[in-house]
Amino acid sequence: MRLSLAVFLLSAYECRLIPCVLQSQREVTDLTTQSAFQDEAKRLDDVLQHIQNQLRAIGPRYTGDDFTEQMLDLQREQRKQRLEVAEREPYFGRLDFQETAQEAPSPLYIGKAGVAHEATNQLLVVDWRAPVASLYYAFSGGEAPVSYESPEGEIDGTVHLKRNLMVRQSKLERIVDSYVRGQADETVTDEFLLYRLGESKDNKLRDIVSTIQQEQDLIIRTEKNRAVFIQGVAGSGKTTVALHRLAYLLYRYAGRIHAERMVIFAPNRMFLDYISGVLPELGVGDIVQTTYVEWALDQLQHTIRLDDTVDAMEYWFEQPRTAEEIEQAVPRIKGGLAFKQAIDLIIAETEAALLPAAPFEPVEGMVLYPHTMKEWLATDDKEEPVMRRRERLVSRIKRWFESEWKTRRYTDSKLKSKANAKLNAYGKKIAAFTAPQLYLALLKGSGKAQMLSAKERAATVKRIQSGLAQPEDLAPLVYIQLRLYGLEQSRYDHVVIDEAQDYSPFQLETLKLCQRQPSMTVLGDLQQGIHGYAGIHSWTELTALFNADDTGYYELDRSYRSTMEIIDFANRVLGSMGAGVKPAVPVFRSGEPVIVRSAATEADRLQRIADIVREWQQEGSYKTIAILGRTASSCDIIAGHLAKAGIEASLVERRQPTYGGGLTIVPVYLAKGLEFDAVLIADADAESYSSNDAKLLYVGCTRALHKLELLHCGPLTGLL
Ligand SMILES: Nc1ncnc2c1ncn2[C@@H]1O[C@H](COP(=O)(O)OP(=O)(O)OP(=O)(O)O)[C@@H](O)[C@H]1O
Repeated sequence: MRLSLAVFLLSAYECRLIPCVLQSQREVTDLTTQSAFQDEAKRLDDVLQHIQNQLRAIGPRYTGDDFTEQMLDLQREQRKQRLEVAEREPYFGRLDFQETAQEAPSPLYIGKAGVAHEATNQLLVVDWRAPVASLYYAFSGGEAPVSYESPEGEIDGTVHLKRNLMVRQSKLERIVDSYVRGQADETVTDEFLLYRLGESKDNKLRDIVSTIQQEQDLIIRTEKNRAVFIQGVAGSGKTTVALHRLAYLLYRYAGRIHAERMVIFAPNRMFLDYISGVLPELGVGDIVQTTYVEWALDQLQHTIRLDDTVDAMEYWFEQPRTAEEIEQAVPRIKGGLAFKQAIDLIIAETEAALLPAAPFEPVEGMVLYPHTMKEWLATDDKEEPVMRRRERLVSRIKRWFESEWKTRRYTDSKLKSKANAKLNAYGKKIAAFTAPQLYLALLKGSGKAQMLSAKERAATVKRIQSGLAQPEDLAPLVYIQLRLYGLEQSRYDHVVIDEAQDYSPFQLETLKLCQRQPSMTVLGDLQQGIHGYAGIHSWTELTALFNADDTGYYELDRSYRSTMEIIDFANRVLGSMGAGVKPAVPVFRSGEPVIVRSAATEADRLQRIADIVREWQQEGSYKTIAILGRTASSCDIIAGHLAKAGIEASLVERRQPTYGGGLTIVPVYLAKGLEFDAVLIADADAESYSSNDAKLLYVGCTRALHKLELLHCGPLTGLL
């Protein structure tokens, strides 16, 4: 159904669609375009031949013990994987570009991986990340000269043709010319993008190399040593762009940055599973993928466990919470920079107290005075973590003692063991702390931790003493750990933070400490900031942590996920938030109207949910369907009813590691970041979505790609 819709839209655009093998397309009338298709099919066969030759030449895997051979084998294996991706879809685009000094345009075929002719080394396919490929994405039509930055400097020229080629399983399925020089329509048209967006989605996010948009490409190709912030409306491609940026950086800075020193922070394991297909498809492996909680517990070497007894999500989402409660929430305080300053102060005090006041005198007359130790500390690297400096001081005292002992030629073994005991006792006076110990000292002290209520401080002390922490305690603990002991592993080359509106400034500070210079992609949407009790309320809370010169800020307003009807509807929900909100701009992809239905009773509501789902399943074109409930308990009720009605559905729960697609029942707050072909918001009543819940309802509505319905029992939410 959606295919024919796409075709209809294409004709409405007077597109230069070149029909080919798809059954549903109209008869071929234009002989020129037909011959262009045949030429492309012939060239494709040719390129495939080269790829297959190269694959055959790779030979079997090395199984011996020789290290150099093993390394070479690894490289061959990586090349083989790239060629296998190229074999399925060697390229997706063609750009005919004429450099100013050239007499005629040359066609450039752009694909996921570069392929060269095995004998002549001539490029058959240009990697999408190559500088020249930026022209393909940036070109927006017209006859004016264009240019791109190459390693040799700026290259300019003119574009003669921009063509999309859809190759599936090594077969050319269609070609669409989005620009032909000299034709009446000078602008680049979006037919191919619309076709791709109209497709159904399964349970995994996909790569978008063939349809990256200009504003997205600009972000992907931003230079490495910057903290890039992206505020993007729901469905604007933030997650996708960040993943493509990783692939770009690895290509652009090959040899200088490494996948295993890049890290992606996502909100939960299920989300990581959902995005797990994109990087391998882009030929990228080994990037660390984690959540902040998992990462923090690792940094603390699992000396602390997460407190499971209180579920923040349930606390904040099962009951309506006021704006005041959210503003004054404990996670906001513990995640704030004022709290970090309180910790900085106690670390400075610890550092100042490192030096004991009394001299060290292991044997009468053999004295090490504090002023000498002070000089040692002064020449030490101030950037070194405090406890590392302490360790060095203790070792230096030991070395001083051994050397003095030798110089004085003492031989009395009894004297030596007494002196050793004194040495140990002296070393203990130079206090060593673990991160939890120092955190406890802060909470129990009379200093700045007073910004927390006495009750909260007491509760935190009790928890930490039993080896437990809540998520909001992790940034303070990790920060102390890093300041005291430093980072155990190598520093990160690049950090990606998805759903960054849910991060506190303090969390970002801890991640900054894991890099030599900031190289980050930080993405999120304040309009989806449903965890306002912990996250930021304005981007400046995070951007202020970086030098303005090292920071980039981008806004993405176009939403690619949903149909125009869904976006318009979701924008109405946003509108209820009052001034200052930025509506999403839909791509011109029309679909079915959004439907709001009412149920007379609770039993009727449950019955209708089952009926709607059955109808959608029978329709057959939706691979993924979600029923979104306001709370986990409301989802339980729906799941129970569907099970009785014989409808198979999976219920998504907190900490679920995977997302399997099909029919899913999800609490709306856990659906953030995911998307589904069809979405039913199962309880759009005034009680479930109060005036404070606009962001939550916006998140729910914007999960839908093609179909959105809302059902309510009792008065409809005022947000609509
Ligand atoms: N240039 C593009 N071409 C094709 N599809 C695109 C493009 N950009 C984004 N999309 C699609 O739009 C959808 C939304 O992308 P993504 O999940 O990355 O957006 P997001 O901004 O992170 O969304 P949200 O904030 O709502 O989680 C995905 O299906 C993605 O494939």
